[in-house]
Amino acid sequence: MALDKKRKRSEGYGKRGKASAVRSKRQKISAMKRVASVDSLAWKQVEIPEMFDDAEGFYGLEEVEGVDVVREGNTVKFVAATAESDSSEDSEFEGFDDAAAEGAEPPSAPAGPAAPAISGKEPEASGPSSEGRREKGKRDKQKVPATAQAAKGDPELETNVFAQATDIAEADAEKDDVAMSEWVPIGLSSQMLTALARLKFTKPTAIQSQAIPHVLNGHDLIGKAATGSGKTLAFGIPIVENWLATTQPAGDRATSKRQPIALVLSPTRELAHQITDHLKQLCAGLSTSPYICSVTGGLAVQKQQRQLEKADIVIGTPGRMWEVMSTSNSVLSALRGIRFLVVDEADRLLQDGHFKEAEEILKALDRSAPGDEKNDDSSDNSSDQATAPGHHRQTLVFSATFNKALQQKLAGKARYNLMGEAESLEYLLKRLNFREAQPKFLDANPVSQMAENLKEGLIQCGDLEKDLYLYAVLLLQPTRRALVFTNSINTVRRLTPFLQNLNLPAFALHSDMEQKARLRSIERFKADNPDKQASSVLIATDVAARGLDIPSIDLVIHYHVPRSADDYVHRSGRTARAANSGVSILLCGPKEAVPTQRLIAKVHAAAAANTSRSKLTSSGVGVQTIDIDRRLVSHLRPRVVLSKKITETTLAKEKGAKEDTWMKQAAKELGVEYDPDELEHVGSWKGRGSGKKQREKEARAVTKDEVKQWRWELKELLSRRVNNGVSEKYLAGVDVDGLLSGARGSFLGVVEGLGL
Ligand SMILES: Nc1ncnc2c1ncn2[C@@H]1O[C@H](COP(=O)(O)OP(=O)(O)OP(=O)(O)O)[C@@H](O)[C@H]1O
Repeated sequence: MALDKKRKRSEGYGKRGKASAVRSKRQKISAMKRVASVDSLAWKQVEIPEMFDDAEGFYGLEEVEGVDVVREGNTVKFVAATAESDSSEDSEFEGFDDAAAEGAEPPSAPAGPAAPAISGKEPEASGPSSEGRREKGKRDKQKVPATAQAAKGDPELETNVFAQATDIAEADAEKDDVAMSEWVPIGLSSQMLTALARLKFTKPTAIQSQAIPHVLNGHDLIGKAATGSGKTLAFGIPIVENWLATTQPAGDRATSKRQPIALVLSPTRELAHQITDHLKQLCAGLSTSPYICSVTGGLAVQKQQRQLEKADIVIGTPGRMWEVMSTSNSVLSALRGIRFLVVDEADRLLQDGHFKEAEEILKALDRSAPGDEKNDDSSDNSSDQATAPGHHRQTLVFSATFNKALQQKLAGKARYNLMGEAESLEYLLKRLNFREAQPKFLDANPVSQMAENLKEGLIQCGDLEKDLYLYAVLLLQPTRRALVFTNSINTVRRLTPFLQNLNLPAFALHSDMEQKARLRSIERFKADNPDKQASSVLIATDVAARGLDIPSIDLVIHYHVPRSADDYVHRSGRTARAANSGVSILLCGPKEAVPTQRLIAKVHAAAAANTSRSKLTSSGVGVQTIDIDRRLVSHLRPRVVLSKKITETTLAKEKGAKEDTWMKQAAKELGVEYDPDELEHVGSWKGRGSGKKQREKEARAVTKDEVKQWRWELKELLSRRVNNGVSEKYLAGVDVDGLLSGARGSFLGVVEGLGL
C-alpha cells in the first residue's frame, strides 16, 4: 500500500517532467549513479497543507528528494547520484523524463557509480505461462529495482544505501562498458545485472538461461548440465533475486530477527566453501547483500553457530549441518522457514556416506515444531501439495550426472519401491518433498556430459610404470596447474613426496587430512608460482572430483581409472571449465583395460550414436590413445627410480617410527616390556600383504647416508637436460655436458609433447 502511494507520487512527478533538464543532469551525474532498493530511499512524510487535511488518499503519502525515476520496459528505476556528485545538481529536483519513461530513448545506466553501463533490450513479450507471468508480475511489484540518489548531507541515506558504495565504485570505475543484452530475456533486476556485469559475465550459460526463469517463477527443478557450465549461479541468481525482492533495507534488518531464505547442501567441504565464495562474489556488486555463510565440518562449530544466527543464505555439508541443527532449536526453527532447498551434486549427496544426515535434515525441515504454524499453512490450499509440510519451499536439485534410475525417481516417473537396497535412497528422494508432483527435469547437455573444450587422451602403460608415465606427462604437457586423481589415500600420500622429490610443487588433498591442511593445500595449489617453469600439481582422491572450480587447471590425470563413468565425468570436469579448454588423460594399466573401455563407451554413448564410424578414435568416440615416445620415457626412468626409493624409504621410516611410539606407549600402559625384535617375529606371516611388509622392513633398514646419497644423485640428474635421442656421435668435439646441463624438465632434441 505504502509502495503504491510512493508510485502515485512518482508518476505525478513524471507528468510534470522536464525532460531536457533531466537529460542534461543525467549526463553530468551518470558516473555517480547507484542502485538501491526502493525501501532504502529516504522517504519523508509529505506535509499536507491544512486545506487538504481531509483529502482522501493523502494519508501516509511519502516523498523523496533528489531522485529521478525512469522506466525500462515494465521496470521502474529510481536514478540518482551519490554524495560526491555535483551539489548544484543534487540540490534541486526538477522532475522526470517522460521520454525515457515511455521508452522513447534508452535509459541511462541503471547501475552505481561508474558501474559498467548495461545495455539491454526490452524483455520479449512471449514469456512464461500465464501463471508464470502472474507470479513474475508479483515479483516485479516486490522488486522494483531502484537506483537511489544520496541526497547530499542526508546521513540516513548514506549509511543505508551506500554502505559498500565506495568499494564498489572504486572497482567499477576501472570497468569498460559491458553489454548485458543477452541476460535481458531472463528478467533480472537491474541490481543483479549490475552485479553480473561487474563479474564480466556478459551472457547466461545454457543452464542459467533455462533454469533461472523457471526458478524465479516459483517452480521446483532438477537441473543437469555439463561440468563447469555455471550451475552454481543457475540456483544462486534466483535465490539472491528473491532475497533482494523481499528484504527490508539494511537499517531495519539490523534490528529485526534474521531468518535464512535458502539452504544449499553440498557433498564436500571444499565445494561448500567455494559456493559460498562464488555467491559472495556475485553479491559484492549489490548495494546491499545477503549474509552468506558456510557450515562445514573441520572448523569451529561455535563460530558457525553465531554466523548462522544472522545468515540469509546457508551453504553446508550434511554432517555439520545436522550437528548444528540437532543441537539448536532456534537454528532448526529458523531453517524451517527457508524458501529454497538446494541439493548440489545431488547424485553424490543422496547416495554416498552423507545419507543418514541428509535424511535427518530433510525430516527435521519438514517436521512441524509445536505451535509452528508456518509449516502447517492451511491458508493456501490450492493443491494437495500445497498443504504438505514444506510446501512453502522450492527444491532445486543439480548435478552434471544423474544415473538413469535416479533421474527417473527424481522426476517421479518410477514408482517408489520401498524394498531392499534402494529403499533408503528412494525414501530420501521422497523426503525431498518437492512442491510439485512432477518437478521439471532440465537437461542442458543431453548429448554429451563432457565439457565442450575438453580433449581426452589415454596412455597405456604397465601397472608398475604409472609413476614414470605420470612424471613424463607432467613434463611433456605444458600446464599451469595439473590435478592428479587416485583411488586411494595411500597413493596420494606416496605420490605427493614422489613428485616433490622431482622438484614439482605437489600438494595433497584427501579426506583423512585435517580441514585446515585441506584448505591450505588448495590455497597453495591456487597460488601463483614464482617459478613460472613449474606448474603446480594437486594429488587428490575423489574428494576433489565434485564441483571444485579452480582457475587454470589445464590438465587432469587419472592415475587410477575411476570407479564409475560418473566419477570420470566429474574428475575430468575440473578442467575445461566455462569457456576454457583442457586435457584429461587416463593412465591405463593392463588390468584396467576392460573397465576403461566400458567407461569410455558409457560416457560417450550418446555422442557415439551421433558419430559416423570414420570419426571414431582408436579408443572410441572422444578419447584419443596417446603414443608417448617410449625412448624419451626411458630417459626419465633413472630420476623416477631414485625418487621412488627416497619416497618409500622415508614413508616406511615415518610409519615405523609411529608404530614404534604407539607400541612403546601401549606396552607402558600394560606394564610389559617392549622388544621390537621379538614383535617383528610375532608379526611375520606369509599371507597377503606380506611382500609389502617385507619391503617396508627393508626400507626401514636403509641408512640415512644412503638416502643422502640418493638425494644427491637425484639432484644431479635433475640439474641436467634429458637427452632426447640426440646422438652423441654427432656431438663429437662439442661440450656435451654443457649441452645437457639445464633446468629440470628441459630436453635436448625435439620433443613432440603429447600431440593432443
Ligand atoms: N554466465 C557466465 N559467464 C561466464 N562465466 C560464468 C558464468 N556463470 C558461471 N561462470 C563461471 O563458470 C565457472 C564454472 O561455474 P560452476 O562452478 O557454477 O560450474 P558447475 O556447472 O557447477 O560445475 P560442476 O558440475 O563441476 O560443479 C565458474 O568459474 C563461474 O565463475
